[in-house]
Amino acid sequence: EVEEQGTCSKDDGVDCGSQNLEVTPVITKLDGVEVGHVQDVILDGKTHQMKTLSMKPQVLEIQHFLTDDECDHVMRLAEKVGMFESVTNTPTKSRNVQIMDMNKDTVLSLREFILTIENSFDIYLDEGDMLKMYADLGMDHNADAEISREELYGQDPKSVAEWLEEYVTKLPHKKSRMSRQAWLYPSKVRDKVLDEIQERVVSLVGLPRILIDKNDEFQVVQYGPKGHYHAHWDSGSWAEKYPCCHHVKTGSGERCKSCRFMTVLLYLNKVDGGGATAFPIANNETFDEHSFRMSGKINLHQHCEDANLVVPAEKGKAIIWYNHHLDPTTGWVGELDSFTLHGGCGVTRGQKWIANKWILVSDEREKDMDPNYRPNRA
Ligand SMILES: O=C(O)CCC(=O)C(=O)O
Ligand SMILES: [Fe+2]
Repeated sequence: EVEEQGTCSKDDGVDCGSQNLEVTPVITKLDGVEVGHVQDVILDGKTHQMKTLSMKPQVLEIQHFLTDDECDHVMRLAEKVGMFESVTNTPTKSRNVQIMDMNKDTVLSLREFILTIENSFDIYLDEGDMLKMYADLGMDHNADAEISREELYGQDPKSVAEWLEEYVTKLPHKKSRMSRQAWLYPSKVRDKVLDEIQERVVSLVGLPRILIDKNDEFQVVQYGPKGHYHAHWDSGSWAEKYPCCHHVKTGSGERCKSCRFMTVLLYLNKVDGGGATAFPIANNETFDEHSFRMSGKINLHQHCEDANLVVPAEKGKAIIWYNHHLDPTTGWVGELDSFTLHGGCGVTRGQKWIANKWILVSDEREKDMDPNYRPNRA
């Protein structure tokens, strides 16, 4: 008789009968059971309660994960290393403008033009902004708030790009993200409090510490008034293009991408107004990216309250979610979970501080889960 071995779990549909279980590690998720479910988790000998906020995607919340002193300490550390303006992957100076005439009627409605600008320039305008652009550039000859083919091609394309650049310079909160940030590396900072927080994260997520140590950094983010981060995914398609790795080395011909299996979001202060975290499409039956973008709900200055799940920022609270599905046939990370689309709502009063902790996985699962791995501590 053969005894079953390994850390296989049926919870996520992993096939426990498959071969090579002893040598092929699998990755697991915490089980939120159902919305409203509360379970005890013991961290540093202290019992915390973990509450299930949502199941699609699974979002779990732990109040008082950090003490007020720890929050204050992390904010001070970040200020000490220096906060810099956050940037996104998409440049605001686009060369490739894709005209989004969704219904192919050769006329750009306000929404279609807004979408064209969002996709090509990473700038998020409302209808008032658009009408101002039409007026400033004299674009809309017959003043019907629509831009016909003739009106569009009568326009020097450079003039639109220049207008946009000037506009976001004056109004930076029109970009997809407005915040400042700093990276804190426990291995470099050598800070007792940061190390303790790191340990608590390791205990919370129940994954091998080596996986957390491979990307030990925290991203501390500060939003000022009107700061925000419109809806986005923290990770990308699993299958697309390059393999997943822990550190994307820029400039080294080697091509790989960051795959953020898990997000741990820590709220560091009390926000006086706004600043919740929104999951616009949580629990939706289906998701269609085009119609979502057309709806404008990506814009969390305008549509925070329309989101299906809104998590208020509360000092010391942690929320966690998994950006990827599990692949039941491989027992490893699977495709991106579209329903994790989320963002930071506009801050209307005061400041908002958070720390992001991402747990990355690579395609080399044996190395990811190797208990003998030791990180380099400089
Ligand atoms: O600020 C928030 O609540 C969300 C931040 C976020 O999604 C991110 O930094 O990736
Ligand atoms: Fe995010």
